[in-house]
Amino acid sequence: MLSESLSIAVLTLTAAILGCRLYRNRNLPPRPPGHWLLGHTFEIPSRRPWRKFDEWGKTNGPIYSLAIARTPVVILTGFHVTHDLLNKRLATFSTRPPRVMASLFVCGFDKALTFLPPGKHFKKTRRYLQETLNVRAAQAHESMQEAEVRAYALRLLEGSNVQDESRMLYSSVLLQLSLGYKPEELSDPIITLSERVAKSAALILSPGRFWVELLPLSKHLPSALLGFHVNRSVRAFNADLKQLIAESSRVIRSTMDDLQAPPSFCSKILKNVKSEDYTETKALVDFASISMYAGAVDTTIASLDTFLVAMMLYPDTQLRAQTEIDSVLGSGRLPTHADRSSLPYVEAILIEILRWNPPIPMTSRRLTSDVAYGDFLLPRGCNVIANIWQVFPLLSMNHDEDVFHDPEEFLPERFLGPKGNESVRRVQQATFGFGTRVCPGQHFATSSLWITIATLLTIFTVHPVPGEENKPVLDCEEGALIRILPYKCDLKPRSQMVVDALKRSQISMAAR
Ligand code: HEM
Repeated sequence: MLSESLSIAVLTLTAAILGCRLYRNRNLPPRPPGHWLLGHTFEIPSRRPWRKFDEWGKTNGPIYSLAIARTPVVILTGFHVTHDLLNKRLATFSTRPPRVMASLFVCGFDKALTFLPPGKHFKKTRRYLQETLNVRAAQAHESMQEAEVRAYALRLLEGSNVQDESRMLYSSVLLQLSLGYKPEELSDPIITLSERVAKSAALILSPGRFWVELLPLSKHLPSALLGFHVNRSVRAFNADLKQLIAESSRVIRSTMDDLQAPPSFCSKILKNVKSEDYTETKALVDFASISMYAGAVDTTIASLDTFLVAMMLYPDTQLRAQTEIDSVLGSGRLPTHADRSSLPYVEAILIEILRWNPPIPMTSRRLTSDVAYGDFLLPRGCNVIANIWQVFPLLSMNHDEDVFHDPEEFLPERFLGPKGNESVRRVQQATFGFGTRVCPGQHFATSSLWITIATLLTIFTVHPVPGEENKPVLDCEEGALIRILPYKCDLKPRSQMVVDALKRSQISMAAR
């Protein structure tokens, strides 16, 4: 504890001295009042920091700065300024802030795409993902998604816990995509390890979780000075990561040996690689599939949870969607991806979920050169945080009142008017991130979510569970990702005809 405090004191002083250099003669965006030495370092809450960023944005404008250990951090809360900078100035806005915790991993967590700086490995990993996840390639996975969603609906019909089953659904979909592996239960070792590693990545990305992130120089300290909490976390993360890579390698080897196994993201790349490139490519592929799991599962689950809570809070919206579905499918048929363009209201619900509660509420960059923007000069080396989530309407990105009236309300209708298509594009542009780092899984995510939502609305009506204590509320855990806190819902089958259709579809799938 003493060594940790000493390290913090010495490094804060060094950062303060170095930080002063960054401030001198710079025309930074406006700054809310903060401590004379520590600036806003200890004012950013670890729980829902985006709300605090939003509060500061209300008084300081769509671009403002904070001082974290005297180093400037620029916060972007408006859509236009974020678009101008992150989507248009790619050379300067593509690097993420370095993560000390990621670089302390012996088996190289910093090779995971989320932490990789632009360069050869970054380009190669993004290309691999693009080849599997682009709009056309994502269509190849639609029948797997449909089969998994129907199996999920059947488990819900049997009364299984919704939140556990949603995790099982999207873990299974993702592991089939990346490794060609179909887990049988939630306690599967690859799911357990992937969950732990994804949680570690989210912790590392959460501002204020580890003191070493505030002081980048700390990565040069001997481990004895890093303190018990940091050392214990690094040891635990390392052990999980090594074990996950070993387990995944075993699965990849066995699917590559099995000529009947369908090709997966990993096996397709590794089958075609030259032997001299195998070791480097294998490492990239391992970390790409870990990045996919970390990027995909919690985000998609958060959106599905948001949908279920929204349906309880807005029963008229649910009824309107079911009326649309019944008019297109008739009774006794389950939806497939081919029905997507015939169900505009269901599509509008999907987009509204992504706007109302974006699963990744903020993203960050490190500036690689000075940037002039209007009257401001953003200095090289400073961090930039784009606040995707906003609660106050005036300056907002996803809750922008210019485009989105009543931003706090769940109103899919906003996407059906004359400005509908433009609004859809705006939501996708903000919710899935920006520029070279835009989410590579967005088409896969929206097609997984669409088929889940359409199938659930066809088979069930989502009701709140009676009792004041079960009142539906959308609340989330602290961290860089949204994780919806446990809630209760009652899924009532809509008719015996759709239940029979679901059971029949399972029998015919089992017979294939
Ligand atoms: C509703 C679901 C999803 C949402 C809202 C979402 C959103 C995002 C956002 C905001 C980013 C950061 C972009 C930036 O920094 O500008 C991101 C990155 C990423 N996402 Fe997604 N995502 C979702 C699903 C997925 C899926 C299904 C996959 C993979 C199959 C995926 C893989 C990734 C990866 C690998 C990155 C890191 C990209 C990089 O750093 O270059 N995501 N996502």
